Amino acid sequence: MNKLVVLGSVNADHVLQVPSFPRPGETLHGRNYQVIPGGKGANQAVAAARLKADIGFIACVGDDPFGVNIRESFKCDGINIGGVKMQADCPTGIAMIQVSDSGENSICISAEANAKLTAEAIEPELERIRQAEYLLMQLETPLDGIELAAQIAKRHDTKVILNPAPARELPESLLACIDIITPNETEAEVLTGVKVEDDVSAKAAADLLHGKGIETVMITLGAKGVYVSQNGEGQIVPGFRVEATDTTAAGDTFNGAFVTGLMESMPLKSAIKFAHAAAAISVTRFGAQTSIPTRDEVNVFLKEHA
Ligand SMILES: Nc1ncnc2c1ncn2[C@@H]1O[C@H](COP(=O)(O)OP(=O)(O)OP(=O)(O)O)[C@@H](O)[C@H]1O
Repeated sequence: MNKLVVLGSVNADHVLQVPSFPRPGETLHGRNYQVIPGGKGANQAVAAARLKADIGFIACVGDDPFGVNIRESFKCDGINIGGVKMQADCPTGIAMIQVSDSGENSICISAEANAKLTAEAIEPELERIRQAEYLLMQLETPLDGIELAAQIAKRHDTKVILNPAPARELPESLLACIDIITPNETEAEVLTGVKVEDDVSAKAAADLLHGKGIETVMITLGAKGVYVSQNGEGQIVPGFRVEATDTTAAGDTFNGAFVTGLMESMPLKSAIKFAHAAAAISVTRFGAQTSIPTRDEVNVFLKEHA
């Protein structure tokens, strides 16, 4: 059993550089095709593992070559893959990503094996959650599985962190089980109806989430950092200034690093700074899991930016 359990998605990101996005009926020549491991669940699990957290992952992959290889790669990163099930006759989740020369992206995802991570499927894995200190989840897998996991965690004093991405409205029964929520500005707006633009609106959104029973609200603000609020007291903890080249998985790296900091008993603000450092490194590199730093890299970065 592990101190941290991450429950979530695994995707193969098929990335193609394109001169511009093809119009309906048009064929264009792309270049630099790459298949990069992604999926919010997997990214957050890998981030925590590279930063030396004791972590087990609950997920579903397909019985295709990507599914076989990614399980091995998780193992190499130090993740307990006892809860990563291989689904027969089903591909691993995919994201088809076109990145245009002007830097925009266009993404289409298909859940595939991720859709199998239902409440019924996670039933055999619940003991992992009961015994963990923290459960970290996102919203790329079926909601009934996420809700069951959160309820079991709540009943057994396992702290629940929810990164509510991609954005969607959530039932009160799920929100009531969450200890820490980490939406970005868009996700905060979908959850609360408040457009987060400044400290005042961030506080309004955070207070609404506190009202649902969530003790700690952390609204990530991209390069600006994070607005953190506990018991109605909020402040911005700024991030690090770096030259960003690709922000894919910045939020995932932040979440995996943040929970790792908490598990090492860092005070909240220190855990946020640690997570800012890991996420800042990730935005200077290309891709999802390819951009996630190791513990040594974060330690060096923090020394250089002290
Ligand atoms: N340009 C940047 N420079 C430095 N740090 C950044 C930058 N963008 C993001 N970060 C770091 O990543 C964290 C999360 O960023 P953001 O609020 O964009 O999350 P997100 O929208 O979930 O990210 P994504 O969907 O791109 O993974 C920030 O709080 C910060 O620590």
